[in-house]
Amino acid sequence: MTLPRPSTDAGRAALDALVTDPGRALAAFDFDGTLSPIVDDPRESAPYPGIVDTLADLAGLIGSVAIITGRPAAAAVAMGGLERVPGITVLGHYGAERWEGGEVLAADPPPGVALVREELPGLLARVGAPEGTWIEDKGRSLSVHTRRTADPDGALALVAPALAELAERADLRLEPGRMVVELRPQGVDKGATLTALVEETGAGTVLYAGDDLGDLPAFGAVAALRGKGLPGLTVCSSSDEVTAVAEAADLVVPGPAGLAELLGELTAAIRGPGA
Ligand SMILES: O=P(O)(O)OC[C@H]1O[C@H](O[C@H]2O[C@H](CO)[C@@H](O)[C@H](O)[C@H]2O)[C@H](O)[C@@H](O)[C@@H]1O
Repeated sequence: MTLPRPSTDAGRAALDALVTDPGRALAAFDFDGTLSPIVDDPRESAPYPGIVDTLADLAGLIGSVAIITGRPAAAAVAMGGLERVPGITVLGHYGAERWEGGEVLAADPPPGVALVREELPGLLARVGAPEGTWIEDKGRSLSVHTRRTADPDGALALVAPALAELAERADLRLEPGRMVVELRPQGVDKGATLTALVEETGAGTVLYAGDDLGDLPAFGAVAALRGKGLPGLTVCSSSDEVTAVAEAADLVVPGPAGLAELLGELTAAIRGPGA
Protein backbone atom coordinates (compact mmCIF):
# COMPACT_ATOMS: atom_id res chain seq x y z
CA MET A 1 0.00 0.00 0.00
CA THR A 2 1.29 3.46 -0.87
CA LEU A 3 0.03 6.74 0.49
CA PRO A 4 -1.35 8.97 -2.29
CA ARG A 5 0.34 12.34 -2.86
CA PRO A 6 -1.80 15.43 -2.22
CA SER A 7 -1.82 17.83 -5.18
CA THR A 8 -0.60 20.85 -3.16
CA ASP A 9 2.70 21.59 -1.37
CA ALA A 10 0.80 22.46 1.81
CA GLY A 11 -1.14 19.19 1.66
CA ARG A 12 2.03 17.14 1.13
CA ALA A 13 3.75 18.90 4.05
CA ALA A 14 0.77 18.19 6.31
CA LEU A 15 0.61 14.52 5.34
CA ASP A 16 4.34 14.16 6.05
CA ALA A 17 3.88 15.89 9.44
CA LEU A 18 0.97 13.60 10.28
CA VAL A 19 2.98 10.45 9.55
CA THR A 20 6.16 11.58 11.32
CA ASP A 21 4.45 13.05 14.43
CA PRO A 22 1.07 11.26 14.67
CA GLY A 23 0.72 11.77 18.42
CA ARG A 24 0.00 15.48 17.86
CA ALA A 25 -2.42 15.04 14.95
CA LEU A 26 -6.16 15.66 14.85
CA ALA A 27 -8.14 13.88 12.12
CA ALA A 28 -11.76 15.00 11.71
CA PHE A 29 -14.37 13.57 9.37
CA ASP A 30 -17.80 14.40 8.04
CA PHE A 31 -20.33 11.53 8.21
CA ASP A 32 -22.76 11.34 5.23
CA GLY A 33 -21.00 11.04 1.88
CA THR A 34 -17.60 10.76 3.59
CA LEU A 35 -17.69 7.84 6.04
CA SER A 36 -21.10 6.67 4.76
CA PRO A 37 -22.08 6.21 1.11
CA ILE A 38 -25.04 8.34 0.04
CA VAL A 39 -28.33 6.42 0.07
CA ASP A 40 -31.85 7.45 -0.95
CA ASP A 41 -33.31 7.26 2.55
CA PRO A 42 -31.24 9.13 5.20
CA ARG A 43 -32.60 6.77 7.87
CA GLU A 44 -30.71 3.92 6.18
CA SER A 45 -27.23 5.46 6.17
CA ALA A 46 -24.44 3.15 7.28
CA PRO A 47 -20.66 3.48 7.24
CA TYR A 48 -18.67 2.03 4.35
CA PRO A 49 -17.77 -1.56 5.30
CA GLY A 50 -14.68 -1.71 7.52
CA ILE A 51 -14.14 2.06 7.71
CA VAL A 52 -15.07 2.33 11.40
CA ASP A 53 -12.63 -0.45 12.29
CA THR A 54 -9.91 1.41 10.39
CA LEU A 55 -10.86 4.61 12.25
CA ALA A 56 -10.54 2.72 15.51
CA ASP A 57 -7.04 1.57 14.48
CA LEU A 58 -6.12 5.13 13.52
CA ALA A 59 -7.47 6.48 16.83
CA GLY A 60 -4.96 4.27 18.63
CA LEU A 61 -2.10 5.81 16.66
CA ILE A 62 -2.84 9.55 16.46
CA GLY A 63 -3.65 12.29 18.95
CA SER A 64 -7.38 12.76 18.33
CA VAL A 65 -10.17 11.57 16.05
CA ALA A 66 -13.44 13.48 15.65
CA ILE A 67 -16.61 13.50 13.55
CA ILE A 68 -18.21 16.83 12.65
CA THR A 69 -21.64 16.26 11.15
CA GLY A 70 -24.93 17.95 10.34
CA ARG A 71 -26.65 14.98 11.97
CA PRO A 72 -27.59 14.94 15.64
CA ALA A 73 -24.50 13.64 17.45
CA ALA A 74 -26.23 10.65 19.04
CA ALA A 75 -27.80 9.67 15.69
CA ALA A 76 -24.40 9.63 13.98
CA VAL A 77 -22.95 7.53 16.82
CA ALA A 78 -25.83 5.05 16.58
CA MET A 79 -25.84 4.83 12.78
CA GLY A 80 -22.08 4.56 12.58
CA GLY A 81 -21.35 2.36 15.58
CA LEU A 82 -18.89 5.13 16.40
CA GLU A 83 -18.69 4.24 20.09
CA ARG A 84 -16.26 1.52 18.96
CA VAL A 85 -13.65 4.19 18.15
CA PRO A 86 -11.57 4.79 21.31
CA GLY A 87 -11.62 8.39 22.54
CA ILE A 88 -13.66 9.69 19.59
CA THR A 89 -15.45 13.06 19.86
CA VAL A 90 -18.63 13.40 17.80
CA LEU A 91 -19.83 16.94 17.16
CA GLY A 92 -23.39 17.01 15.85
CA HIS A 93 -25.46 19.79 14.28
CA TYR A 94 -22.25 21.34 12.86
CA GLY A 95 -20.83 21.59 16.39
CA ALA A 96 -23.87 22.68 18.41
CA GLU A 97 -23.98 19.21 20.03
CA ARG A 98 -21.13 17.21 21.49
CA TRP A 99 -21.13 13.46 22.13
CA GLU A 100 -18.29 12.11 24.18
CA GLY A 101 -18.18 8.85 26.10
CA GLY A 102 -21.93 8.32 25.76
CA GLU A 103 -23.07 11.79 26.91
CA VAL A 104 -24.54 14.52 24.68
CA LEU A 105 -24.02 18.15 25.63
CA ALA A 106 -26.08 20.87 23.89
CA ALA A 107 -27.90 24.10 24.58
CA ASP A 108 -31.66 24.33 23.87
CA PRO A 109 -32.55 25.09 20.23
CA PRO A 110 -33.81 28.61 19.44
CA PRO A 111 -37.62 29.17 19.16
CA GLY A 112 -37.45 29.47 15.37
CA VAL A 113 -37.02 25.70 15.12
CA ALA A 114 -40.49 25.14 16.62
CA LEU A 115 -41.96 27.70 14.19
CA VAL A 116 -40.43 25.85 11.23
CA ARG A 117 -41.68 22.51 12.59
CA GLU A 118 -45.20 23.91 12.69
CA GLU A 119 -45.22 25.66 9.31
CA LEU A 120 -43.08 23.46 7.06
CA PRO A 121 -45.62 20.76 6.08
CA GLY A 122 -48.23 23.38 5.07
CA LEU A 123 -45.63 25.43 3.22
CA LEU A 124 -44.48 22.44 1.15
CA ALA A 125 -48.09 21.59 0.30
CA ARG A 126 -48.82 25.20 -0.74
CA VAL A 127 -45.84 25.46 -3.11
CA GLY A 128 -46.66 22.07 -4.66
CA ALA A 129 -43.59 20.15 -3.50
CA PRO A 130 -43.61 16.92 -5.54
CA GLU A 131 -44.15 13.40 -4.27
CA GLY A 132 -41.02 12.12 -2.56
CA THR A 133 -40.18 15.42 -0.86
CA TRP A 134 -39.40 14.48 2.74
CA ILE A 135 -38.97 16.44 5.98
CA GLU A 136 -36.28 15.15 8.31
CA ASP A 137 -36.88 16.55 11.81
CA LYS A 138 -33.52 16.47 13.59
CA GLY A 139 -34.71 18.08 16.81
CA ARG A 140 -32.69 21.28 16.64
CA SER A 141 -33.08 21.70 12.87
CA LEU A 142 -35.22 20.42 9.99
CA SER A 143 -34.09 19.29 6.55
CA VAL A 144 -36.12 19.13 3.35
CA HIS A 145 -34.89 16.25 1.17
CA THR A 146 -35.70 15.87 -2.54
CA ARG A 147 -33.51 12.87 -3.48
CA ARG A 148 -36.57 10.63 -3.73
CA THR A 149 -38.52 12.92 -6.08
CA ALA A 150 -38.54 12.44 -9.86
CA ASP A 151 -36.50 15.64 -10.37
CA PRO A 152 -34.46 16.41 -7.21
CA ASP A 153 -32.84 19.62 -8.49
CA GLY A 154 -36.12 20.91 -9.89
CA ALA A 155 -37.89 20.16 -6.62
CA LEU A 156 -35.21 22.03 -4.65
CA ALA A 157 -35.52 25.04 -6.97
CA LEU A 158 -39.30 24.99 -6.55
CA VAL A 159 -39.25 25.05 -2.74
CA ALA A 160 -36.17 27.23 -2.25
CA PRO A 161 -37.78 30.72 -2.25
CA ALA A 162 -40.46 29.75 0.30
CA LEU A 163 -37.84 28.03 2.51
CA ALA A 164 -35.66 31.14 2.37
CA GLU A 165 -38.60 33.30 3.46
CA LEU A 166 -39.44 30.92 6.32
CA ALA A 167 -35.81 30.72 7.45
CA GLU A 168 -35.59 34.50 7.58
CA ARG A 169 -38.80 34.80 9.58
CA ALA A 170 -37.60 32.10 12.01
CA ASP A 171 -34.13 33.66 12.25
CA LEU A 172 -32.58 30.40 11.08
CA ARG A 173 -29.87 29.71 8.55
CA LEU A 174 -30.42 27.90 5.25
CA GLU A 175 -27.82 25.16 4.74
CA PRO A 176 -27.82 23.72 1.22
CA GLY A 177 -26.45 20.23 0.61
CA ARG A 178 -26.73 17.18 -1.62
CA MET A 179 -30.40 17.19 -2.66
CA VAL A 180 -31.30 18.74 0.67
CA VAL A 181 -31.84 22.14 2.26
CA GLU A 182 -31.67 22.44 6.02
CA LEU A 183 -33.13 25.17 8.22
CA ARG A 184 -30.87 25.35 11.23
CA PRO A 185 -29.74 27.68 14.02
CA GLN A 186 -27.25 30.43 13.23
CA GLY A 187 -23.92 30.88 14.93
CA VAL A 188 -22.00 27.68 14.33
CA ASP A 189 -20.42 26.02 11.32
CA LYS A 190 -17.91 23.24 10.77
CA GLY A 191 -15.07 25.77 10.39
CA ALA A 192 -15.54 27.34 13.82
CA THR A 193 -16.05 23.87 15.30
CA LEU A 194 -12.85 22.49 13.77
CA THR A 195 -10.83 25.54 14.85
CA ALA A 196 -12.08 25.18 18.43
CA LEU A 197 -11.21 21.48 18.41
CA VAL A 198 -7.68 22.19 17.21
CA GLU A 199 -7.25 24.68 20.06
CA GLU A 200 -8.76 22.28 22.61
CA THR A 201 -6.60 19.31 21.60
CA GLY A 202 -3.43 21.34 21.03
CA ALA A 203 -3.10 19.58 17.67
CA GLY A 204 0.16 20.08 15.78
CA THR A 205 -1.35 18.87 12.47
CA VAL A 206 -4.94 18.68 11.25
CA LEU A 207 -6.66 16.56 8.60
CA TYR A 208 -10.29 17.23 7.60
CA ALA A 209 -12.28 15.09 5.16
CA GLY A 210 -15.69 16.00 3.72
CA ASP A 211 -17.87 15.83 0.62
CA ASP A 212 -20.50 18.57 0.71
CA LEU A 213 -20.97 22.34 0.78
CA GLY A 214 -21.37 22.31 4.57
CA ASP A 215 -17.78 21.03 4.78
CA LEU A 216 -16.27 24.02 2.98
CA PRO A 217 -16.06 26.17 6.16
CA ALA A 218 -13.89 23.40 7.67
CA PHE A 219 -11.66 23.53 4.59
CA GLY A 220 -11.47 27.32 5.13
CA ALA A 221 -10.49 26.74 8.76
CA VAL A 222 -7.66 24.44 7.66
CA ALA A 223 -6.43 27.16 5.28
CA ALA A 224 -6.59 29.78 8.06
CA LEU A 225 -4.72 27.49 10.48
CA ARG A 226 -2.04 26.92 7.86
CA GLY A 227 -1.66 30.69 7.69
CA LYS A 228 -0.76 30.54 11.38
CA GLY A 229 1.83 27.81 10.77
CA LEU A 230 -0.22 24.68 11.54
CA PRO A 231 0.15 21.99 8.85
CA GLY A 232 -3.26 21.02 7.47
CA LEU A 233 -4.61 18.60 4.87
CA THR A 234 -8.06 18.75 3.27
CA VAL A 235 -9.48 15.59 1.72
CA CYS A 236 -12.53 15.45 -0.57
CA SER A 237 -14.67 12.34 -0.73
CA SER A 238 -15.73 13.04 -4.28
CA SER A 239 -19.04 12.64 -6.11
CA ASP A 240 -20.65 13.85 -9.32
CA GLU A 241 -23.14 15.83 -7.23
CA VAL A 242 -20.76 18.45 -5.77
CA THR A 243 -17.64 19.71 -7.53
CA ALA A 244 -16.72 22.70 -5.32
CA VAL A 245 -15.32 20.47 -2.56
CA ALA A 246 -12.93 18.63 -4.89
CA GLU A 247 -11.77 21.96 -6.31
CA ALA A 248 -10.88 23.17 -2.80
CA ALA A 249 -9.18 19.97 -1.58
CA ASP A 250 -5.51 18.99 -1.34
CA LEU A 251 -6.40 15.37 -1.97
CA VAL A 252 -9.41 13.88 -3.74
CA VAL A 253 -10.46 10.28 -3.11
CA PRO A 254 -13.33 8.45 -4.82
CA GLY A 255 -16.06 8.59 -2.19
CA PRO A 256 -16.20 6.67 1.10
CA ALA A 257 -14.53 3.63 -0.52
CA GLY A 258 -11.56 5.82 -1.44
CA LEU A 259 -11.45 7.30 2.05
CA ALA A 260 -11.44 3.81 3.59
CA GLU A 261 -8.44 2.95 1.41
CA LEU A 262 -6.66 6.19 2.32
CA LEU A 263 -7.19 5.59 6.05
CA GLY A 264 -5.81 2.07 5.71
CA GLU A 265 -2.74 3.41 3.91
CA LEU A 266 -2.30 6.16 6.49
CA THR A 267 -2.49 3.66 9.33
CA ALA A 268 0.08 1.43 7.63
CA ALA A 269 2.40 4.39 6.98
CA ILE A 270 2.24 5.48 10.64
CA ARG A 271 2.96 1.94 11.82
CA GLY A 272 5.90 1.79 9.45
CA PRO A 273 7.43 -1.08 7.47
CA GLY A 274 7.35 -4.49 9.09
CA ALA A 275 4.47 -3.64 11.41
O1 LIG B 1 -22.60 16.73 7.73
P1 LIG B 1 -23.04 15.41 7.18
O2 LIG B 1 -22.70 14.27 8.09
O3 LIG B 1 -22.54 15.14 5.79
O4 LIG B 1 -24.62 15.49 7.10
C1 LIG B 1 -25.21 16.27 6.06
C2 LIG B 1 -26.61 15.78 5.79
O5 LIG B 1 -26.50 14.39 5.52
C3 LIG B 1 -27.70 13.64 5.34
O6 LIG B 1 -28.21 13.87 4.05
C4 LIG B 1 -27.36 13.41 3.03
O7 LIG B 1 -27.20 12.00 3.14
C5 LIG B 1 -28.41 11.23 2.91
C6 LIG B 1 -28.10 9.77 3.17
O8 LIG B 1 -27.09 9.30 2.33
C7 LIG B 1 -28.93 11.50 1.50
O9 LIG B 1 -30.12 10.78 1.25
C8 LIG B 1 -29.16 13.01 1.32
O10 LIG B 1 -29.53 13.28 -0.03
C9 LIG B 1 -27.90 13.79 1.66
O11 LIG B 1 -28.14 15.20 1.63
C10 LIG B 1 -28.71 13.93 6.44
O12 LIG B 1 -29.95 13.34 6.14
C11 LIG B 1 -28.87 15.40 6.70
O13 LIG B 1 -29.67 15.60 7.83
C12 LIG B 1 -27.49 15.98 7.00
O14 LIG B 1 -27.59 17.35 7.32
